[in-house]
Amino acid sequence: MEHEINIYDYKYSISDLALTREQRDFYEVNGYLVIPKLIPDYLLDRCCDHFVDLCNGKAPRNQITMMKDISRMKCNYQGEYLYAKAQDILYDEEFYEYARYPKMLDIVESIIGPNVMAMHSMFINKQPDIGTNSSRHPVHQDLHYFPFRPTNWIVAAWTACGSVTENNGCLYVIPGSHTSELHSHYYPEPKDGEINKMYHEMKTNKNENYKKVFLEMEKGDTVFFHPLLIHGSGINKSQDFRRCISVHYASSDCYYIDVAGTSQESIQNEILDIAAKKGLTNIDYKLIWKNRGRLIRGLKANL
Ligand SMILES: O=C(O)CCC(=O)C(=O)O
Ligand SMILES: [Fe+2]
Repeated sequence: MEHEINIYDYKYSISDLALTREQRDFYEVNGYLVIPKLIPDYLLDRCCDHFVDLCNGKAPRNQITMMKDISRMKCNYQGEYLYAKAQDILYDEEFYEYARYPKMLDIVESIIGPNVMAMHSMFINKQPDIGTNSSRHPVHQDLHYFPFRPTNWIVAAWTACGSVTENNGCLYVIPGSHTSELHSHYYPEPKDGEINKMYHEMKTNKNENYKKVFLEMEKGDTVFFHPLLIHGSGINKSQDFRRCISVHYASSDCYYIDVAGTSQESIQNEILDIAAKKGLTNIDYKLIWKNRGRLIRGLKANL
């Protein structure tokens, strides 16, 4: 078969360690790649059970942040009917089994190289929407949240913990949008419904006709995607939880940037405000990221 891309022109991936030429070309062109059945069921079942235990105070939370759904917290829901997300899960030994899963890391290494830091991590429990649209995740680029570069040495892994469909709010992506720049992000208009904390929306030109691809996936299927890829997820119209686990990896050779004066300053300020409420005043933003990250493979360097 003819390959479209000359090997010297690969820009968004480092090697063919665990990717076929077709898979690598697909990632280069589209900015994402779905690998079916990458993570075994037993590991995902354990993560789901553990999330429910964390919700119900049956497992220690340590440095994990449990985030409530904005609409459900006004209606006295409890446990897994209340919590929409567990964030910063890398130092939890149950979730760490996912973050370090060797077959997944081989693919991560193919994209960002051998020195792999996990930087951002979450378990998402997208609950049935209660009529406020709060279960949606507005369209965005993940790089908005990250004060490190270069962009091409960062990749997300996102694994479905059960069937994800357009009906229960699977991810949608705009293929090829990883070649665009970082756009400005804001909180969506109140008329669009209630919005969870830190769910910023990318400012789009409404006339621009983006072609959304809905990534319907089965349990264990994993999508890898570039931090500039434009994506989001719709509301959960089903009666069940839509669950996933996700980690963003970056090469430890990435370096921190100063986001003051850029479109990323707003999210930095929001994160610093939260730290201040926990008693951490005058803390360096880089230090927050240094504490969240965990070396997974290879050598530690700048991050
Ligand atoms: O799982 C989802 O619904 C979207 C998650 C996402 O894009 C994010 O947390 O950045
Ligand atoms: Fe995202």
